[in-house]
Amino acid sequence: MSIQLERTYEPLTELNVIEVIRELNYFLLEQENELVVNEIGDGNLNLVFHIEHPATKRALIVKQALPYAKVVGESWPLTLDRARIESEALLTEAESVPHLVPKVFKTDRTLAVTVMEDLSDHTILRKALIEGSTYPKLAEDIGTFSASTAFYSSDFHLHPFEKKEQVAKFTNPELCKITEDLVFTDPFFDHDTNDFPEELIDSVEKLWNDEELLRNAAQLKYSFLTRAEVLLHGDLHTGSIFITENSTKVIDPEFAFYGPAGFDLGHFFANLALNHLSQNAHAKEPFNRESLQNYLLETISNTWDTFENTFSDLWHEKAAGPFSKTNGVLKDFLQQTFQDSIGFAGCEIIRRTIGLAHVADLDSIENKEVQLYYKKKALELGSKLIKKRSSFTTITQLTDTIRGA
Ligand SMILES: Nc1ncnc2c1ncn2[C@@H]1O[C@H](COP(=O)(O)OP(=O)(O)O)[C@@H](O)[C@H]1O
Ligand SMILES: CSC[C@H]1O[C@H](OP(=O)(O)O)[C@H](O)[C@@H]1O
Repeated sequence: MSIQLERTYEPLTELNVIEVIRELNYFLLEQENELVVNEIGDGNLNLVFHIEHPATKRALIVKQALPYAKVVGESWPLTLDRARIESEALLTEAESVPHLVPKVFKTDRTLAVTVMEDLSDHTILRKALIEGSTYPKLAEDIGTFSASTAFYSSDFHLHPFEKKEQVAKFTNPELCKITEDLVFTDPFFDHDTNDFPEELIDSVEKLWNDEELLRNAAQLKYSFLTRAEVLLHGDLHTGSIFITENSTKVIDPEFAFYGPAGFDLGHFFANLALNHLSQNAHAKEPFNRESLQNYLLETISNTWDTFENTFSDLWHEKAAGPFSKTNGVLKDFLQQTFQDSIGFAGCEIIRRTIGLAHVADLDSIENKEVQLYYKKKALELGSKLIKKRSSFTTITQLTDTIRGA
């Protein structure tokens, strides 16, 4: 079967996807009929094809956006432009942290396709954490990823014209709307996208009736809507991180856009906090549980420290502009970013507990009563982080709060 490349969009299949990569000459023509193709996408939105030549083990990934959200179906149309955003974000991130993202080999806008490095020797971090694995380089890598991509995309580094060009390039209204709805709005109201067991209704109604919480959630949503500070990944949860002992790769930046610098850090902290809570049920031996939970809290703490140090070093070396030497300017930016990250973490924790898109960390707790218990704890933690974020001045306060949840 052959398809008309570069003319019209059509969803690829395991039978015709090879057409897209032929021109790369990655596989020899004579190897083509030996290639093994599998659609392996397990995310909410896209097709992901793994193409391998078994004899040589050479492999490629072809990721294609569908014109709708895969998890819901054609009733939820979704822009194909997210494939362009994903490719552009990976290429931009690679300018400052090439070792932390998959290599992009080809982008095809018509087919909404990104061809990239195969990372099948890595594991998705969420799965690995649930199983109790730990990774010594995770904190340093994510702190470096967040600080470098933030600094180099910001007004502290770019000329104002270039910064605004970048903001325009990464304008991503449909994907941002998903976050505006699913993270910042629906979980705080009785909305039909929400998804939680009925036994949780008392805890959920407590959130819906908490005026202080709603007011603070509104502030965070407004920051997300208006503060085009840095290029964000936009969905930096533990399912968007591929990992081995020696390597970390951040994948899936289709939600990338210019937003508040604490947003990605907040999502990462939230997903580690959710895993921390869930280890009370997953980890069988008390000693094992304690060391895993300590690892998760150290990872949060070391990620923040790496972010702060890396961003500060870049600032001192490279920040331009009349206020770059003014006392307190960097400190104010870092404090705002830190407190924002705590509030954003709270929103992510709440939406992953009662919103449309859950996390396996909590949902895979087999005993339903125990699962319910930790979901209630998650809601309390999320609510506290949102309401009290301005009172946090050290990362230890955050890790102590998660430990006490
Ligand atoms: N570069 C890659 N190498 C190997 N597997 C990948 C790669 N990118 C994605 N995958 C696989 O496809 C799955 C879905 O990818 P993801 O980018 O998260 O899709 P979605 O945008 O639909 O969430 C990942 O969980 C992973 O198993
Ligand atoms: C209908 S999109 C729901 C949810 O899915 C995205 O995550 P992923 O593509 O990594 O599975 C994103 O978090 C959205 O909020």
